[in-house]
Amino acid sequence: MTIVKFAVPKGSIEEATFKILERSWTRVVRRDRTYRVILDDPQIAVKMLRPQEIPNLVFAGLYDVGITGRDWVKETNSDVEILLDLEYGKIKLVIAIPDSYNFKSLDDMILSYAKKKKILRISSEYLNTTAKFIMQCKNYKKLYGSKQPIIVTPWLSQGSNKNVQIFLSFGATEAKPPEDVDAIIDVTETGTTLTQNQLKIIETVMESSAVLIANKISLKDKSKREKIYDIVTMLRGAVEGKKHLHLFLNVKEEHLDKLLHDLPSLKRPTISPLSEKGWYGINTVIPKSEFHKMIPKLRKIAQGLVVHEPKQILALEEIKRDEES
Ligand SMILES: Nc1ncnc2c1ncn2[C@@H]1O[C@H](COP(=O)(O)OP(=O)(O)OP(=O)(O)O)[C@@H](O)[C@H]1O
Ligand SMILES: O=P(O)(O)OC[C@H]1O[C@H](OP(=O)(O)OP(=O)(O)O)[C@H](O)[C@@H]1O
Repeated sequence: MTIVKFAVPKGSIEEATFKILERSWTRVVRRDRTYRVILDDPQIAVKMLRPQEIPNLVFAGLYDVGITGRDWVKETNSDVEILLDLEYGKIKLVIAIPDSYNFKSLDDMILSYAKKKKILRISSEYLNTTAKFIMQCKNYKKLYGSKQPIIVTPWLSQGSNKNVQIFLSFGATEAKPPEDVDAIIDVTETGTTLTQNQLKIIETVMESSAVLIANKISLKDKSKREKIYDIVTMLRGAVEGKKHLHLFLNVKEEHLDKLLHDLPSLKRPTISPLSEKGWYGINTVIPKSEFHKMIPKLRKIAQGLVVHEPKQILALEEIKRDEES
């Protein structure tokens, strides 16, 4: 029996990941402290790991698929296939400085610190992304060419440009400016942590959300590929399900055309005659965002409105496309 190894994240995106797993499979059992998860599919072996490690582990083939943040796929430069955006864990990776500073960009800071012969110190958990961002800044290139900023970790340091230094952060990054560093590159979701630490955003480096990734060799293995696309199908169904509502309502024949005009649906609404003459039942699936716009019309002409949030929604065409690609 082919087993597909599936790594899921522990930490900030853990809860949302379990919600989507529970939407996708009918049985999801977590064994306390073992970090192993049982699904009602014996061909999928799930383990919880830190999201920062998942891209490399999937790239190395220790796991066939994984859920992690897109930010860590980029940071680790892992050559994995991104199969699906799961649309939760949405964050921005930003450059933030103390409120009282006047710089408009990191490049402005680089120039100003160079003029004053001051070392520019930046703290981040994202060492590669930070170094890459700095090295493509116009003033940085003019001043230092392709010299790498110094990167400081507890184990080793690398780079040759001591004028710009990146310090590995193990968290609580917002606490470090202004005493320990001049700027940070960190994740923000609501912005609360930055505000409470008197920091302001000057630039956005990237946006990220949770993604499903796969090992490229596993995707070439015929039986693993089948199972991996089962996983894609289940998860995509859950992502779409969250964004839709299933409506069931009754309408009098005289109002039918008026109701059907502009009524959203996946393809077209289903119309079924009721057992009472002159009445119809309507079934349709609509984007959640459309529901409030329909209320005025529904209030006037609909009878017996039933609204469900579907667990999963999949247009058949999408399932077929996965199998063919
Ligand atoms: N509010 C958030 N804060 C931090 N990371 C988030 C947030 N929401 C989603 N993420 C994503 O979670 C992943 C990081 O995981 P996690 O937050 O568990 O690590 P961490 O930042 O080291 O935090 P901690 O050490 O508190 O668990 C990244 O891919 C990031 O984009
Ligand atoms: O914009 P906000 O909604 O305030 O969220 C962002 C903060 O949340 C995370 O920190 P976490 O609580 O995981 O602690 P950490 O900094 O020690 O990683 C992240 O690293 C930011 O610090």
